[in-house]
Amino acid sequence: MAPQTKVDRSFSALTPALSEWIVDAVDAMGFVKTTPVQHAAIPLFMKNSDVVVEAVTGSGKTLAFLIPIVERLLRLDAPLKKHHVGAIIISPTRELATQIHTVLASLLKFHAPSAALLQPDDEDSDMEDVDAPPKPTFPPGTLKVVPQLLLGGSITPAQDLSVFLKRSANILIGTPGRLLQLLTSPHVHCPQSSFDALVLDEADRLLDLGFKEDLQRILSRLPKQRRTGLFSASVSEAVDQLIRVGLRNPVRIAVKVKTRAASNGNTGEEGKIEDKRTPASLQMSYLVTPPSHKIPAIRQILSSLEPQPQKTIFYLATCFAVDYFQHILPEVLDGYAVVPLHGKHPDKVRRKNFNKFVDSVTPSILLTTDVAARGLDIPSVDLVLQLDPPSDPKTFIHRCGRAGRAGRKGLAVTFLNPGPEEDYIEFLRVRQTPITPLSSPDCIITPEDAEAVSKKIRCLVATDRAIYDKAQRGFVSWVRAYSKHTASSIFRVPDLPWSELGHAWGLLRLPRMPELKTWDGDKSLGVAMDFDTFAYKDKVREKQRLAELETPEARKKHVKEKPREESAWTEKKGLKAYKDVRREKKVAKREHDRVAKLTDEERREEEKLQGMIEQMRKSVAAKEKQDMEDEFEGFSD
Ligand SMILES: Nc1ncnc2c1ncn2[C@@H]1O[C@H](COP(=O)(O)OP(=O)(O)OP(=O)(O)O)[C@@H](O)[C@H]1O
Repeated sequence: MAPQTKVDRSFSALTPALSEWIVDAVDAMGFVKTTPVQHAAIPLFMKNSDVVVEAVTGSGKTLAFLIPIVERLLRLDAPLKKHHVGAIIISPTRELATQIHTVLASLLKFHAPSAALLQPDDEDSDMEDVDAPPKPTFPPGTLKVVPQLLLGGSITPAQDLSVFLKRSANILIGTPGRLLQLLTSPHVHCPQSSFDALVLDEADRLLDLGFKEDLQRILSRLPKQRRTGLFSASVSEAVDQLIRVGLRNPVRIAVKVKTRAASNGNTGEEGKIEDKRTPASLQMSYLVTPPSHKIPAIRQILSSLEPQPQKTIFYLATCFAVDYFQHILPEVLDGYAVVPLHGKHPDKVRRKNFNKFVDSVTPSILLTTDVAARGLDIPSVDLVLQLDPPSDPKTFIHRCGRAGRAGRKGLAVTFLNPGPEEDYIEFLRVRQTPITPLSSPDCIITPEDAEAVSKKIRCLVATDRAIYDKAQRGFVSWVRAYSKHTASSIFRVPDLPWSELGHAWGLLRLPRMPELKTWDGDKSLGVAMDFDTFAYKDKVREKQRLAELETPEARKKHVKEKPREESAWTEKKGLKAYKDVRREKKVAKREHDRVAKLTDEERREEEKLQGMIEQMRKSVAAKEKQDMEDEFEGFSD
């Protein structure tokens, strides 16, 4: 057999050769050799090829497209004309766009002419160093890279345009909507003579519904003759759509990991080598356990992992679920700071919370939705927890891939309900995403442990009606998300163990929802609670609730609904139902007496007030309905 020649994987061995300053920059970043995807993609994307790059999470795709873009812009014969754009990088989320911009800025710090133009925002500092020497100046013809980040949020499109005109940025990085807005300005030019490259990062997500239209409009504003690169950890599902986004005979680069499948228990035969779409340093495990054992199991995992996880990402299905569990988890997971992050948070909160998690020096949990599933590079994340698998199986590897990045050890644990959900294991294996049972740490949860945690959560919920509202809303949104699972034969709403789920969530009763119409279990979950007197901690809100209860509509509704409830309740809860009716009669009599004593003027005033309250209630209900719909539209930024 011919001896194998060892491949030189250093950055300086790449052809075409990289500029010296780039080799110095990656060296200073501590990168001794290229990652496989960088080794394959940089040379190709530096030439005139379109590329479609599929490589496991955390494999260094960002530099694989940034280095060629920067190199080519700095090799032009002359600088681009004012307000001409050389390259555009499109990302599906603000966080990811910000991260790409940060990596680019840290690269450009090593290129003196570009570094001189970096803004405080580009560098990771928001303070100007008054003692710093003046920035050097360069002759007018000097080539340089000027990046601009376009995100939306608190910065208006007009401000974006004004920054662009002032700085004449030649690389734009942003989310589709904001990029499109800037490109529609007649002052921003992308002609054939200067536009060089377009990169779609997390390409398959960008091609998903919701981004397509913006993307197509962006493409229509770019010259046909350009280089295009699609980068993602899961490109395959999007390949048939590539033609639509206009790639010219792209070179396909797929960097996968080889793994040996589990050996055959009967024959003792070794498993065959299979492709895996996740990094070797990432252990992907699952735990089949009833819903009410999940939080206790998480508590056990967090307390017994050695070393203790410093940064954990905890995925939930919806924003409303995050809004609820952010109150619950700090109570049950001692010693961890819980930081919520989801797509409905205002931009400022989203940024603040993200930075809080990244900069935290004590053990922290980022409690989030799929808004943080893709591309985010927080190198020190050692653990990913998924309370349930994501609705879209493509998202699964992206969620897990937030841990075990760049060769660092990581663990991702997914929880599955016993029963049909166990088929998800085979479902993933067929998709080259094998997961193994969690063997260490050991998780032994007794029914008593589960009951104790459930009780603790319920006690907390019972302290404030506002948390109760969040629980109900979170649970309804979770059920809706569950019903939208792509693998609909595995995740079936009719198979859900409602009572178990109610305990797992610490609910005080199951919400009224169509999914539960035919379920004849105990919707009160065995909790005796007087919901009429259950108050909001916030005094203003409580006053408003009481006022709403007094409106004729509310009373009518209350009375109308009672018989329906009673018919189910009398069998099991005769005494409580009787008490309810008596209390209701008393309230009605009290109200009748009160109204009888009112003067005409007082009665008119009261009617006016009730009208206002009703109007307010309607607009709140409409907003809640809209919020609920938005929840499932995805996070299109
Ligand atoms: N040549 C290299 N050697 C070592 N580490 C590297 C190298 N290149 C990049 N990294 C580091 O690897 C980590 C992951 O890189 P990056 O975010 O580009 O991965 P990715 O492939 O885009 O991941 P994802 O698919 O999740 O977006 C980063 O922390 C980065 O600093």
